[in-house]
Amino acid sequence: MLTRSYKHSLRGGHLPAGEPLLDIEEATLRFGGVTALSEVSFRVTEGHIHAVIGPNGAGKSSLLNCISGLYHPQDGRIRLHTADEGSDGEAGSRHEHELTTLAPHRIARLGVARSFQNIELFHAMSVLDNLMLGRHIHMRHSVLQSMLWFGPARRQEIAHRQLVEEVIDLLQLQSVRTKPVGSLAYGVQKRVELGRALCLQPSLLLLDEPMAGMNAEEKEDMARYILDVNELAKVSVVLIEHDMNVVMDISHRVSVLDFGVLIADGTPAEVMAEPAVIEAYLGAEEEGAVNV
Ligand SMILES: Nc1ncnc2c1ncn2[C@@H]1O[C@H](COP(=O)(O)OP(=O)(O)OP(=O)(O)O)[C@@H](O)[C@H]1O
Repeated sequence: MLTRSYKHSLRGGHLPAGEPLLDIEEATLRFGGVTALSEVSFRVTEGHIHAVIGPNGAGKSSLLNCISGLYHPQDGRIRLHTADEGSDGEAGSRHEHELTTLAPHRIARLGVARSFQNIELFHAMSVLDNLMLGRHIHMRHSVLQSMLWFGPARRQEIAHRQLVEEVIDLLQLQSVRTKPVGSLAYGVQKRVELGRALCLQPSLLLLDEPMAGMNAEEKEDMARYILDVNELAKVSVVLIEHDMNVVMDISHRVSVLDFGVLIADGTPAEVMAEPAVIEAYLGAEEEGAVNV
């Protein structure tokens, strides 16, 4: 793998690697008679790429929606751990946030960013403008102040722009920065979407099938960028992905859902050796419901 040096940190959190970042405890989500998640519990560790896999309809997107606040589980808890920036680069005081009933914008402000299965960008706008929009949650000045371009608004705009430039560098988007997003190849658009989520300066990035619809080369590229986001920018990632080769290659841990139930949780090698996982995938394959 190509290793690039990276001088700044886009990471919004200050927890040391290896500490608990997200605790999902017995989360249960029902839609009428359908139980999308049934008492699901697992932990995401700071610094990890944590994959969530399972056959179609297993509850993966529902889980991501519960973490980001689009859905609220009827039972159970989801807790996010954060730390203030301390002196000497050490983590300062720790905080615990109950996400279970928070609105999506509050969760985003705590440092949780997400991308969706379908591209949700402004196609007529340039890459740069789409990325700047990703900073809006951190902007404190009114549109009028920004338009007049004075004082603190100007300084803030410059700081936001610097962070966006870091994202452009990290994801190697320099050559398309002024191009309208709609004119770009699908794989590049997905990279811009990853960039926009990164512009939120998250401590945790939720990626819902970032490689769906990509060819092998585009998938390989995207896997490398996700690794860069994790290793260079030190952002923890929860990743829904169907391609088992990708999951095995880039994940530190994997949680497996089947019919809303957690059937395995461990390293990629551990979960792939689990009889329940093999059975869930074979069963789904026989019904033509899974694309591994
Ligand atoms: N808004 C909703 N209203 C009703 N049922 C829903 C809703 N969202 C999800 N479900 C149901 O919850 C279950 C889990 O769906 P979910 O989309 O989370 O699965 P998934 O593992 O992400 O599937 P896929 O891999 O196909 O994206 C399914 O039975 C689905 O039909």
